[in-house]
Amino acid sequence: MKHLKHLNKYFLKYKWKLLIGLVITIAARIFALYYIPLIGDSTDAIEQYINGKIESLEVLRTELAINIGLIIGATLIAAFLTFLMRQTFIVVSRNIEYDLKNEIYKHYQELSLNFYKKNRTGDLMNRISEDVTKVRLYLGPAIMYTVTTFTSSVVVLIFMVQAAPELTLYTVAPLPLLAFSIYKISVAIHKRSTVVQQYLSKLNTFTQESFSGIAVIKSYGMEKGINSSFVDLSNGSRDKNIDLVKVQAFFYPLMVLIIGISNVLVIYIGGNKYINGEIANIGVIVEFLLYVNMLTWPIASIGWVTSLVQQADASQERINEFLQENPEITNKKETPDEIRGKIAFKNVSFTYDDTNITALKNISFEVKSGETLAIIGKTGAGKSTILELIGRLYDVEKGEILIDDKNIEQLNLDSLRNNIGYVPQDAFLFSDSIKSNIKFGKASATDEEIYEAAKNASVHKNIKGFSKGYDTVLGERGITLSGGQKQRVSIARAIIHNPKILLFDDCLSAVDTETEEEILHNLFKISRNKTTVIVSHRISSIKNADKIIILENGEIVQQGSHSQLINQTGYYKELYTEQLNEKEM
Ligand SMILES: Nc1ncnc2c1ncn2[C@@H]1O[C@H](COP(=O)(O)OP(=O)(O)OP(=O)(O)O)[C@@H](O)[C@H]1O
Repeated sequence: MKHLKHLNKYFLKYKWKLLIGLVITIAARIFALYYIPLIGDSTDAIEQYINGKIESLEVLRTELAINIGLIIGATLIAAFLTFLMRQTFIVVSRNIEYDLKNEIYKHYQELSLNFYKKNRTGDLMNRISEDVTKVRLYLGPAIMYTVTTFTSSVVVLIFMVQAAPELTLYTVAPLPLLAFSIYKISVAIHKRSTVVQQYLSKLNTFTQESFSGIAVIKSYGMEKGINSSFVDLSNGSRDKNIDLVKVQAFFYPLMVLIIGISNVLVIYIGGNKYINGEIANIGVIVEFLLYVNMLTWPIASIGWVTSLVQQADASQERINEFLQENPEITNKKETPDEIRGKIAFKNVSFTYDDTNITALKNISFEVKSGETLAIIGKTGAGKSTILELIGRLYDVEKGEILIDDKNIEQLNLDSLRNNIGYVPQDAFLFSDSIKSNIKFGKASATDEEIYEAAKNASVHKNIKGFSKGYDTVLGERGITLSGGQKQRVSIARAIIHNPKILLFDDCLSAVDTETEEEILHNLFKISRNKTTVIVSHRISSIKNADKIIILENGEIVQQGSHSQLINQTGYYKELYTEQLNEKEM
C-alpha cells in the first residue's frame, strides 16, 4: 500500500465529498437491509396465525400490508441512496483520475529529452492510461466496496446476533473461506490478464507498424510472411485468453458453492434448533437465509478488493517511478532575459549518456548577434548535436556555452527557448491543419502573418494548390506532404515565431536547388537582425554565411568564410569541387 500514499493529497482535496459518500453509504446499507427483519416479522405473523396466536385474518392482513409498505419504502430509499453513493465515490474517483493524468502529463512535459530516449513511448503511454485506470479502480470501486462491505457486515451481524447468536457463528463460518478463495482467484486472474494485455499490446504494435509500413511490405511482396507472423501472434493471444477464461470460470461456481454451504448450515442447524425449541420462530431461519445471501457479495468483494488494491499499488509504483524522475534541464533563473543572439562555444565536449558516444570534442567558435554560421561535415560528425546544445536540450559537462556572453545554464530557460526557432532534420508536423501547424510557432498569428511566413518558406503556392488550402489536414486523417513540403511548412513555423536565433538542421535537403535559392534569399532578408545557424551538406546553402565550420568526428577541422575555405585544401574544397562538377554534368 505504500505507493498509494501519493494519492493522499487527492483524498484531502475531495475530503468533503468522500465524507458525504461515507454517510450516504452507511444509510443506504441500513435501508437496504431493513427489509430482512420485516420479512422475518411477516413470516412470524403467518406462523402465529397458523398456530392460532393471531385470531383474525384481518389483523394478519393489516400487519402484512404495513410490512409490505415499509419494505417498498425502505427499498426505494435504499435505491436512491445507492444512486447517490455511486455519484459521490465514482465521481470522486473520476475526478482524481483526471487530476492524476494531468499531473503525470505535466511532469512528462517537464522531463528532458534523455528521459524520452531511455523510456519507450509505449511504456510512457501505458503508465498514463492503463496504470491510471488500475489506480482508479482502487479510488472508486475498491473504496466504495470496502465501505459497503464494512457497513453491510456490521449491520447484518448486529441483526443476526440479536436474532440468534449461536446460529450466527455457524452460518458465517464458511464466509472467510469465500473471501480467501476469491482473493486467490483474483490474483490468478490478474496474473493471466497481465499476460493477455502484453499480447494485446504486441498485436497492436505489430498491426500498427504493418499498416504504417504497408508500402514497404507491398513493394517487397512480404504480405504472406507478415500475415503468418500475425497469425502466430494471434494464436498466442488466443491461448492466453483461454487460460484466463479457465480461471475466471471458477469465480461464480465457487461463490454459489459457498453460499450453498452457508444456506445448508442455516437450514440444518437452524431447523434443529427450532425443533428443539432453542429458536422461537421460524421467521428467524427465513431471516438468516436472506442475511447469508446479503453477506455473500460483500464478503466475496473483500478478496476482489484486496487484489484490486494490490494491482493499484503496483501501478502507482510505476507511476511514481516517473513522477520522481527529476528533469535534467532545469530553469535556474526566474526573471526573464532579453536575448540578443550572440552565441559562443568554449572548449565544449559532449558525450551522449545512453550511447556513451562523444559527439563533440573541444569545440570553440563564436557567432555575433545577427550573423550567420554554417556547419558542414560528414554524417555523424556532430552537427545536429551543436544545434541541440544551443537550444539547451542537453547540458554540457565540459566547456561552456555562452549566449550574449552569459552561461546558457544561467539564462531563463523560457526566454532562451522562446527566442529560438528550430527546424529539425526530420520535420515533424502534427495531424492537424497546415494553418495550425504553422501557428504552432505563434498562437496569435493572423492569416496574413501565416501567408507571409509560408511565402518566405516558398510553400505558399503549394498550399494554395490544395483544394482546402491552409485548412488542409495533414497526417493519418489527411494528406501526406512531400518531404520538401514538410520541410518548408516546418521552416514557416520557425519564421512566424520571429525568434532571435534561427537553427536550421539540414532542412533544405529535400528541396530542389531553385527553391533552395529562393528560400535562402528570403531568409537573408528576414534574418538580418537574427543569428542564424545552418547545418547543411550542400555548399550552395551555406556559401553566403559569415562563418563556416567544418566538423569531423566531433572536432572542428577547418573554419572560415567560403572564399577562404575554397582556397584551402581539405573537406570543404573537395566537396565544393565535387558539387560544382555535379552541377556542370
Ligand atoms: N540522441 C542521441 N543519443 C545518443 N547518441 C546520439 C544521439 N544523437 C546523436 N548521437 C550520436 O552522436 C554522434 C553525432 O550525431 P549528430 O546527429 O550530431 O551528427 P550529424 O553530424 O548531425 O549527422 P547527420 O549529418 O547524419 O545528421 C553520432 O555518432 C550519433 O550516433
